[in-house]
Amino acid sequence: MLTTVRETSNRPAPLDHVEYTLTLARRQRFPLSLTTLPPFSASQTSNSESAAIQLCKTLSLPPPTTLDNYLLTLPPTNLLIIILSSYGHGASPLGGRIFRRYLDSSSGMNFKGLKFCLLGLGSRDYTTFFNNPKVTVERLKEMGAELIPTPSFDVQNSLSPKCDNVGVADASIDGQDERIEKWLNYVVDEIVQKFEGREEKEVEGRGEILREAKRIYEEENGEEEVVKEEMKGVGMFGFLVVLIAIFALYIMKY
Ligand SMILES: Cc1cc2nc3c(=O)[nH]c(=O)nc-3n(C[C@H](O)[C@H](O)[C@H](O)COP(=O)(O)O)c2cc1C
Repeated sequence: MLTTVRETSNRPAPLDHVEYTLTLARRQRFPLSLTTLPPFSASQTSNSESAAIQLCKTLSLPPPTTLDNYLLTLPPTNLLIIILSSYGHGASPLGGRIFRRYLDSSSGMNFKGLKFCLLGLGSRDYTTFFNNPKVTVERLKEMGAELIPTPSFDVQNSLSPKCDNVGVADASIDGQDERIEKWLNYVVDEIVQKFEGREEKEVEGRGEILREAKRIYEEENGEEEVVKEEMKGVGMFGFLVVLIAIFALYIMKY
């Protein structure tokens, strides 16, 4: 799974198409009737997304969706499970860009009331190792959310600056799958059960977050539309230039 570098869409892959054989899958008949939300992921090459899908299958939850969808809908939750990677130069991968833009540009205690745990994927091959998960944790905490600690299951204890109490799955060292599996097992065994049946809460700044998330979403999509329109304009201009050139050649010849 982890060697595949393919672009993934923002939508989760259909469950039938997921090749992710963890021993976790053997525990699919989880005894709880969960009110916990499915995990939310952001993933460029589908590793984080596959982990989120596997967790959903294990816990008999509906398929996962993206972190951006979480921000744009903000369903009440007792526990938010975040699985995301770093991409580009420590930036957010697909499905988490609106979320990251919100974290980078907003302030205030809008996430007060939110409890979350997080698994971050990344690679020590990059100088920006783990940047996106790290920024996500720091900003969520600064904005009032409470991190539910998990072991990191990291092989090297050299994350600098430290980002404690979250899962760390480094793709540059063999066994990223196993570390992901360990983290998922821990969450299933030690965390989810504790949150089962707890009251689902809305974050305090829900209205404000939704307004800003919608604005960022429209800006991102508006930018895409502008680029498309500009490309159309360039195409038309090129076509006209070619037509004029053919016409000029024709006139010169006859
Ligand atoms: C083009 C590219 C850029 C990457 N940039 C980073 C980065 O800046 N920081 C990091 O820790 N890992 C980086 N990685 C490693 C990925 O985070 C890692 O492969 C992870 O498993 C991908 O998970 P995903 O498929 O869920 O996105 C990068 C990988 C690629 C292919």
